[in-house]
Amino acid sequence: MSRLLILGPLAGPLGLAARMAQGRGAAIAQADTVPAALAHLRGPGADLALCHVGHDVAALLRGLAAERIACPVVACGPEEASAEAVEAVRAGARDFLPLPPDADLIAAMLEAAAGVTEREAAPVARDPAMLAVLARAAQVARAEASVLITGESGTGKEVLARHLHAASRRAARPFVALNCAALPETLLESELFGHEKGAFSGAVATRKGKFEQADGGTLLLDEIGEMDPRLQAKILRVIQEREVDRLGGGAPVRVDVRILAATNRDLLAEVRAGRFREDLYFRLDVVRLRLPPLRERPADILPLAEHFARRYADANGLPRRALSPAARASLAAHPWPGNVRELENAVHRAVLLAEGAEIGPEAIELTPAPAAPGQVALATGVEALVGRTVDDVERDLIIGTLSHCLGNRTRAAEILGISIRALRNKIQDYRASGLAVPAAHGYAD
Ligand SMILES: Nc1ncnc2c1ncn2[C@@H]1O[C@H](COP(=O)(O)OP(=O)(O)OP(=O)(O)O)[C@@H](O)[C@H]1O
Repeated sequence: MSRLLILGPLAGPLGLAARMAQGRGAAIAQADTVPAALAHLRGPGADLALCHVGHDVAALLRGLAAERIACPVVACGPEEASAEAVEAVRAGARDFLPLPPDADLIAAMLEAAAGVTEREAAPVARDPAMLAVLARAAQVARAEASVLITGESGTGKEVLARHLHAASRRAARPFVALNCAALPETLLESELFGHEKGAFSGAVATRKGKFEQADGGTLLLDEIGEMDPRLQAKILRVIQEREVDRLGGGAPVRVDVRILAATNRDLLAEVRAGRFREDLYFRLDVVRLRLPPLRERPADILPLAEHFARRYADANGLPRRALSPAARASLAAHPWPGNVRELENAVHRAVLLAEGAEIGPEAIELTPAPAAPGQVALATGVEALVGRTVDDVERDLIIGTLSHCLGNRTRAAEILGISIRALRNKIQDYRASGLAVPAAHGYAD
């Protein structure tokens, strides 16, 4: 369930937005002032804040940045308030939602913020390889043990984590997810452990971290392999002692949290290479669930495609249509690599493009299977690169990929095939040499 904080009056169009979000499974909290909103984000926390432009959106964003609270903010207001909308986005709001609200936009906003499109939807599975994973998940869901979920990017690790929580004894308590690769180290530390008033210059009040927010529930540490060794040590302490030390001292706070960790790396290899603490590895790897890439579970292709066809018909306000036999045949025959998102995008496009009563093969655009490395270089015209240094080409590629991903480092690193840490170091070098690098969500590194 995603947690939405609304800053503004619930009477009128904002109330309607709240009800729509609730209808999509979001838990709603409301605040009337910027200080009240900040107090909520310090305490229970939220996955997304929706702030009416009648309030000082910039002040809210400044407060969040100063207090190192990484909560995305979407501004909202009447359609005519375009000047306020531009101002809010300039100040760092992620987006502007015109009021009265549109159900599809609310759905898209929640999906972008928390990756949730449906109420605790169970993973789609028909292939024996995936059914075996779900059977094992069912066995361990009600236990308290940590679970390490491994699998290539986009194989459904977060979907499985939400499913484990929903099937656990903690289901009525919060599920909190944090992507350890998406934030710079200091921000990640504040996010995880919270801080006491005065811990740093912007820390005007005590703030609860994700461990405290997830108390009684489940905390998913996504992309744990990217975590800095110093923070790994702090996580280990929380697991061992069952208490959190907020930044800036004070007494430790007891927490009762089940930890799920996800990674697309070979964590044991990271341990051997000295980049991941062995003791933490063994604490997390009590139970391991490995998600097979899509190429290893062909029988899931069509059930997943049908699931996405329904999902994107609903999300776009279109009638649900069946995939025609020829469309099904072309999807089933395609050599999908591993990432379920590729199939999801192809079906999403098909839902938008199809014109008939069924979704036909003409609406399905499949990208050809990746070429062998030599072929790729030839196709991009390697001659055009001759005469330039490797550093130059690398820099252009990295910056170009970052702007393509709107500054999203996780996605950019994924596309570039390098670790987030390596990407961050490159970005720091480029910035130090005076280059403008696309920023992520308005936070500086
Ligand atoms: N079994 C499944 N059933 C339904 N949807 C799925 C399933 N597996 C993946 N998806 C969808 O595919 C997308 C990727 O899934 P998810 O975010 O869980 O993957 P991930 O392994 O956590 O990705 P990343 O490595 O990028 O963090 C999501 O939109 C999700 O809804």
